[in-house]
Amino acid sequence: MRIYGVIGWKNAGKTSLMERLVTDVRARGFTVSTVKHTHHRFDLDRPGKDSYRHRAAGAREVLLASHQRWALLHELGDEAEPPLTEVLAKLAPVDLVLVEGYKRDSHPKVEVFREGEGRSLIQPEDPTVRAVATDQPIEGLPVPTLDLDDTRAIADFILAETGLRRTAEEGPSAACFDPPQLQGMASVDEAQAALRGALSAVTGQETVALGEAAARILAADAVALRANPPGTNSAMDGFAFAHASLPATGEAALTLLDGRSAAGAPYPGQVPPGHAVKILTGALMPEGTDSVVMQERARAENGLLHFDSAVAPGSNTRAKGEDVAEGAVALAAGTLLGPGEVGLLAVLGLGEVAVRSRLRVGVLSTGDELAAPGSTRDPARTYDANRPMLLALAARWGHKAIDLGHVPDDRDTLRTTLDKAAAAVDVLITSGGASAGEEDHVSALLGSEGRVTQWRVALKPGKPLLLGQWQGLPLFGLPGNPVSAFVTALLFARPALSVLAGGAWLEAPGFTVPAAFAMTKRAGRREFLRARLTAEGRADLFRADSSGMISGLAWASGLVEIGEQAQEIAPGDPVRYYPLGSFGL
Ligand SMILES: Nc1nc2c(c(=O)[nH]1)N[C@H]1C(S)=C(S)[C@@H](COP(=O)(O)OP(=O)(O)OC[C@H]3O[C@@H](n4cnc5c(N)ncnc54)[C@H](O)[C@@H]3O)O[C@H]1N2
Ligand code: MOO
Repeated sequence: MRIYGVIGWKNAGKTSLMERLVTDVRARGFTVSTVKHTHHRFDLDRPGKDSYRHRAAGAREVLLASHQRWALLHELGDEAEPPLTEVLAKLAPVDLVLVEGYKRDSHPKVEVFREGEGRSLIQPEDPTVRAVATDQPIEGLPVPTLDLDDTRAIADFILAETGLRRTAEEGPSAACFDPPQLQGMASVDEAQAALRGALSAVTGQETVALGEAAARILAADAVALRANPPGTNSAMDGFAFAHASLPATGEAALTLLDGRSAAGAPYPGQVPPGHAVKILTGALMPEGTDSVVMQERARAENGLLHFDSAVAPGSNTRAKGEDVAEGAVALAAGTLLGPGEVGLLAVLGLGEVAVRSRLRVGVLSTGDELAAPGSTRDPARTYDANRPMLLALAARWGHKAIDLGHVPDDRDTLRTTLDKAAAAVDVLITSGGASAGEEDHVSALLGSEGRVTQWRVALKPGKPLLLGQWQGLPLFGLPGNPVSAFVTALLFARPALSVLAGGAWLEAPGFTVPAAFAMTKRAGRREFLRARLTAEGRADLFRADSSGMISGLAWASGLVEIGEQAQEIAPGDPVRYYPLGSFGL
């Protein structure tokens, strides 16, 4: 994000300028957020309000939400005021952040200055002050002066400085990397942030046996019914004794008791000082002992156990609760249960768990040309690949995938199918008909009778992606090209379905590797390309980037991401690689 500051003495007109700049920059099609520094003990809240009462009762954060806005009140308590960088990190991505105040921070700024207030410039020598916006010309400044009343000129200056416009002379176009056809189109980050902010869980809950719990989402915190380990035990086959029985140096010789402590059959008696007893891995430590020597390091002779006394207290033992204490929250509500989580729940005594009901994901395909795989030899017909692919994705992500069939390019049939489906599913995924052609009925129908929250994203493949609602149900209108449908499902549907199902918004972890390829692209869209890691750990690309070449999906082991602004990648350049496993595949 680009950051630009406005500073000035009190009453110089900072806030008025901020207000005018926001309006101006917004009107040019950019997204803007603001940060204002204040010295006061400011408060957005009022005594008596519910949120105030939550806070007064000691809540660390209070989040107020409505269908129009949300606000998070965070009480700093004894913590220090966060620096600007930390504050900025809390904002959703936008083109430009205007910062009022924070004059000592290193971002570029405009100083607002009025003659006749009996003051001098705040930071005449400060190189981060790039211009002075003033009501009177000032002679001899090392930086440009701008007319404080000419908002447009000040906005031009800031946009040029931040690179959102190359120079003020270029006319009122959008960013230099943002060709005209992309204007108004959300970036991937913006579309994801909006989606994330709009969704919450829609599923109920049920109790299932642990054997059925894999790939389900915990509906409540899982609390350990007993500790792991449940009692202090031995990590090795050997001999248990009290560490205090050992001489400071040299060889220990302890009296070896008859009997043993085995897993499931602990030694029944007490082990007196100066004695040792045989113990097996996993067996409870007998009373009177605290340490174990491995049997390979000890020698029993004439009723005495000899070993080197250089043994640390507590060696080769596992303390009760050292992994998880009884009563601890072992897994938080919302956790997706994988094999590791299932093992953990078992060890903590949870034979059954409260999980979210499975999200019902309805998948349908649109297009007159579609036919069931193998059903015709007519080359004008396309075998429906998206539906089985998207059903397989939804099932792999743990949801209940519901096949809603195939709808021809007919608006009435589409409406009837969506209406019927809306009663039986929690979320709809369509493919095809998402762009603006005459047979693109999904976008048209949503636009006229449903709700479109986002249409078109600066993404390749997947530009026509449509996010909306039908009868209040979230709908993902994925593009028809199979590769576009696949990529948009991974980037948008997967994290969103997780939230709807009661889980977390899923970020896909990626890592940086050298490119094994060269490519050029137009600036503006973020690209996700089918890729494979070579034996040397470089990312190689599929032979074509056409989004109809579905064989690339079977070839790829992951996706390479190329940023919006990139125009040229040379072999060896760092690129971001996301293995398919990062998308739960
Ligand atoms: N004038 C424009 N044309 C197109 C644009 C655009 O912005 N302006 N965008 C292109 C891009 S990018 C894509 S992606 C496609 C997607 O558009 P739609 O969502 O409207 O998809 P369709 O036109 O219905 O289908 C596109 C393509 O994919 C095939 N398809 C559709 N469904 C399936 C399926 N279930 N299984 C296999 N193949 C399927 C369909 O037969 C078409 O060949 O639009 C571009 N055009
Ligand atoms: O960007 Mo479309 O979604 O490539 O083929």
